[in-house]
Amino acid sequence: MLGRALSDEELRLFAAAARRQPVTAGEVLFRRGEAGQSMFVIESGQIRLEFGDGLADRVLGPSEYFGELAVFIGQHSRMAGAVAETGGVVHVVDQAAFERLLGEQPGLLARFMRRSFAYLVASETQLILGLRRRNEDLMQTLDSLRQTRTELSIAQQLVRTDELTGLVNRRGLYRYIDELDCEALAEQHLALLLIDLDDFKRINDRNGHLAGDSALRAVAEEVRRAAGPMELPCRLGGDEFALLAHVSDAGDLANRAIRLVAAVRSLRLPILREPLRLSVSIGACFCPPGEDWSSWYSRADALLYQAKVEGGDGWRLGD
Ligand SMILES: Nc1nc2c(ncn2[C@@H]2O[C@H](COP(=O)(O)OP(=O)(O)OP(=O)(O)O)[C@@H](O)[C@H]2O)c(=O)[nH]1
Repeated sequence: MLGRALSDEELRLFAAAARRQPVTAGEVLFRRGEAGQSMFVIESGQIRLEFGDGLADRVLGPSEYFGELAVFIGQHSRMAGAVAETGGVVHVVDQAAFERLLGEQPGLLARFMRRSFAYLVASETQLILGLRRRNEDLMQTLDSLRQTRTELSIAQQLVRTDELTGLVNRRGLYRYIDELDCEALAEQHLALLLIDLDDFKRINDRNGHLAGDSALRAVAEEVRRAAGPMELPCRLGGDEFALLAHVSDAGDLANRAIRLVAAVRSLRLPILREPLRLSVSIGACFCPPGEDWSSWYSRADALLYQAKVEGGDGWRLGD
């Protein structure tokens, strides 16, 4: 084990060549990064070396020395700060004194320097190992953060997805509306198509709930197919779907409704007993940016109701 303590002979030598300096608790001898000019030998009391960057401090006591790189190299930037932990006395050996000692006692100083270098190399190796470990810990933390982020985004996705059809659910729709940038629609207008299956209760009653689920999935697929890249197909609940579409005018909106009604009408599900056929009714209206979801919805719902009253399997368009 390499120590920081001087032999009695070294101690006597350095003490004779140094300037004796009393220190009080808390006194700063030097700060990290400062250019060093001298090394220190402790006669009494304790000195704390502070390495910073999350590394452990080190407390040195009587007959131990520190800051020697300053006299070996000169103007060396201090790797640690030194603060008196308690009151005491230190010997300050500056570069000139060290050079003098080197001339007078080369053998003793050579042994001292060899020991110091070995100590410094061992400390550096420890430091590198510690940093490598810290780096590995950081990489692991980063990995688990990445995993948590992925899990979180999967969880968020699930929370906003309708389990039966895989379409976005009402929560996802609200999120989409919150993030909607109507300015970005350029020449297009936002429109709502509210889509509801006709006589769905009868389909359930006559064919069973599982067949009803298949019918919902098939209609969901048509709503999804009807949606453009930035549009939102969604299941609001039960047999009610919505499509937030970007259209150029009323004709464009009517065409979207006509195509969707026709697409559902053409579906043939083997699981459904004839003569039951799937059909939907649609209420479609524009969504002015100044209004909120509930006013868009009530307008589309009133139009949907009219389409149902007229016998279903059709659409009604409003402003
Ligand atoms: N299979 C199945 N049925 C559902 C699901 N959610 C709601 N339903 C049923 O959907 C039916 C909706 O019935 P209604 O609201 O009366 O609608 P409808 O029979 O289509 O009548 P109209 O809308 O007037 O044409 C109810 O019988 C619900 O039990 C589901 O996830 N799966």
